[in-house]
Amino acid sequence: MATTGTDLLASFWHRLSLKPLEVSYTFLIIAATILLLLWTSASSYFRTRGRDRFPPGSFGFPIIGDTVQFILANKSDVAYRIWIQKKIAKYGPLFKWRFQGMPVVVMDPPGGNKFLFQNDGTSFEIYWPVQMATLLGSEPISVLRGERHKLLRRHLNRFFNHAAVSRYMEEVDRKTVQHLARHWAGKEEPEFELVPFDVATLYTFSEICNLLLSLDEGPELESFLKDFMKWQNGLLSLPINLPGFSYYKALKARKRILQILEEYVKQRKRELAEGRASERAKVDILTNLLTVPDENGNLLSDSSVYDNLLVLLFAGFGTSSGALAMTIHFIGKNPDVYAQLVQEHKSIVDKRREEGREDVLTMEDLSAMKYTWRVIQESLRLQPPVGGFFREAIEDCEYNGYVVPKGWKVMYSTISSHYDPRFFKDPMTFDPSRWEQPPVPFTFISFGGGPRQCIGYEFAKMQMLAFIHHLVRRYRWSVTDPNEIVIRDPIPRTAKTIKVIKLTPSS
Ligand code: HEM
Repeated sequence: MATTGTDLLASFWHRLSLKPLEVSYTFLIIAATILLLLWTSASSYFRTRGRDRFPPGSFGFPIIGDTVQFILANKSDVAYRIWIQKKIAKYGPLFKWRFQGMPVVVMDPPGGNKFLFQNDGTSFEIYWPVQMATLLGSEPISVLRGERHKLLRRHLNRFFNHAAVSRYMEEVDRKTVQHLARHWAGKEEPEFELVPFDVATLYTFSEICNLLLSLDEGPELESFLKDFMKWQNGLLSLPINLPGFSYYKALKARKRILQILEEYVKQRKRELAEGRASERAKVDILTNLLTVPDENGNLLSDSSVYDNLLVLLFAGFGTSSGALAMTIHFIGKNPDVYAQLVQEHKSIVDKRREEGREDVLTMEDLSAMKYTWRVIQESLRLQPPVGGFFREAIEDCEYNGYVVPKGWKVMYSTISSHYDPRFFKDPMTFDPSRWEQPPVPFTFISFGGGPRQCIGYEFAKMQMLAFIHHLVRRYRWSVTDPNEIVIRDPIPRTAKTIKVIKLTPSS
């Protein structure tokens, strides 16, 4: 009778006098040992192959690396700075680490940032960690890569470039005055307290809802905002889809947001078809997205309209609210800065009156707000609303003698760039005068850079300048706790109040 392989194996184990259960344990142990040896030698080969050529740094724990530390660090300004400064102290401004199983290289200012921005779209492409990608959807501008990104960006840019934003000036000005009348001047007392982040969030959200959807302030807008806050909180959370976790709540909020947007789109289409759309709605961005074809003559699909509305609504308030809240905070902490602002805005109003112009802001007025813009830039430097963004190397790259292999992630870090004392003297000091000189290119990166630089930059600048203009003309304020620590979730903000004094009459 022929002997089979199984018989041979059985007789081998028999000769070793092992029982069947022992056989399977022994087999498992041998297999595991072989795998371990293979893994150790392979990883040592890959480590040593380009040992001196990978950026310095440590991957930390297998798979998770610094994931938990990084997510926790994003909850507070101090924790984030400590996390990144520890790395820089140990490895230098260009370093590698591991996030959610992926090797990540943090680029150094200014060379690394320049390298990243100039090669974005060729050697690098946008990358979103898994929880962010799921919350963003598949078709918004911020997720698309390659030609699809370029085409959509050129299309959307028609509604966000300087010329388009100039057309929104009067409406933004009108809404700003209205907002202050409702949420600031509406208070009876000449002195009152409020939380800058709360009012800045409501202000920026209602501005962007008006610009995109012609949606006015009211209970509908406020409940919409609550869903957006839940959605935003899930962006940098642990991707655990279980009740009680931020990510779970964010996914639910996304579903509700999309239902509302779908309803809006359907209703707008009906109104346009029946000629019932209001004059305002006829020119808002939703109508433009539905009716203006891209350069290939194609209209956006409905799902693309939903995804892009969602991301524009979020980008339009999530970042600006933090920027504005932090600007109000820094002005409240620095009475000399407030005094210089008052002077600047008084002379703008005086000039307007001398010229017999209406009391409405113009783009010319905005360009005269030089000091105000320095104050905002300094706030954006110290408390950038966005800590950084990821990209993926889509080919092996070489930077400064170091190799970044294909598939690795790279990241620019606003915090490490903005706090680098080589480019910003006394980086912890709030000093708007440093902006009298332009910064070294690629060191101030609050709005990113390269082909994905913030598309809403012009709009954000306009609404922040308009807000500060009306605010300093009507109110004086100070922080109630000058030592308050800034929190991040992941947008920077303070939770305590400012003490506001109403100026009467307004100058
Ligand atoms: C102070 C306010 C703002 C800050 C600090 C800010 C910051 C940024 C940054 C850093 C990026 C680059 C992302 C990357 O590198 O991948 C970006 C992109 C973007 N921003 Fe802003 N942003 C602000 C306001 C706005 C506003 C008001 C809008 C819309 C109305 C907007 C819409 C966008 C969009 C759509 C992108 C994606 C562009 C693309 O992928 O091509 N942002 N923003």
